[in-house]
Amino acid sequence: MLVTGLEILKKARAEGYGVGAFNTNNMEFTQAILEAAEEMKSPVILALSEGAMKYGGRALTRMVVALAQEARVPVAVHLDHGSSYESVLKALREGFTSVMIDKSHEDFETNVRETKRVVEAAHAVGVTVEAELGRLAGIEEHVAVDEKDALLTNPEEARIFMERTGADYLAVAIGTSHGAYKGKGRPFIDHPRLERIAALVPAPLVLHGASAVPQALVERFRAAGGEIGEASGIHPEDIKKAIALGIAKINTDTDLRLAFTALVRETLGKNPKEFDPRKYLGPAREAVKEVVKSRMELFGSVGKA
Ligand SMILES: O=C(COP(=O)(O)O)NO
Ligand code: NA
Ligand SMILES: [Zn+2]
Repeated sequence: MLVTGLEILKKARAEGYGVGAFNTNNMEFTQAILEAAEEMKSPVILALSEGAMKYGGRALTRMVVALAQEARVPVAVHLDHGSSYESVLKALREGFTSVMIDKSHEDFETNVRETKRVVEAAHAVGVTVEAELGRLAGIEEHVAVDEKDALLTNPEEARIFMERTGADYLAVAIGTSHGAYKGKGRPFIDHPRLERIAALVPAPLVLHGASAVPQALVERFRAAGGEIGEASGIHPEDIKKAIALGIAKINTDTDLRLAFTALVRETLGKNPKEFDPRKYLGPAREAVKEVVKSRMELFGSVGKA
């Protein structure tokens, strides 16, 4: 059933488990994520970025909202990294039940003002809001932030920010970054900082840039002809520790993209004569589903629907 992000995340933080927010751009990813959620009896968040909205348009948003309504587990449909008030309004109009307004690259007062404005509009139509304070060290959807300028979330500022904006959940910067290159070796996660934030912010906390980028998947991608450098992601133990400290929503996009693309390359490589899209998109869909199921097991959301 279609529910708000807060309905899913409030329970998750209260009961100490995490819920995956998985990005989708098409039918296959959407099916894979929802099938995994139903099989695992897990709540789930379907996340669409502005790029996904542009790429898929109404075909994507109508499909996602309709399938979420029919799903046998709680599903929120979420705008990932909304960059403007207008973008949020479009998502609200499409029936989304959760929206992120990401003004983390702006100064504090601008972030507060813009977030507050979105909260008023979203709450007026029963939709809950994710905001972000602090900057991920990496390439955000619309801001390239150089590692050294990365500003991790200040706990006291976070408390004030949430009180002034009324946002429902908060994306924090504690060392993660988007994409496949999250830092050398095992990326640094500032768990003590997260603990201080969680003590001051009772709202569910969100971890962006949470993909594991597992070496086995990177190898499979390379073996199928993919090219990728020294890739590394967030260690499973660091995810579990973050959940125990208050992270309730965990954003996963890169792992799904790697799995899907590795399988498409692999299937096409093995069958040069094949030109039925179902024959190479189907196995790729299954690979995404397996990644989603394993993430749900790691997050502890299995059986929580
Ligand atoms: O934060 C993410 C995804 O992060 P990854 O690149 O680590 O999957 N989306 O908003
Ligand atoms: Na988000
Ligand atoms: Zn993100």
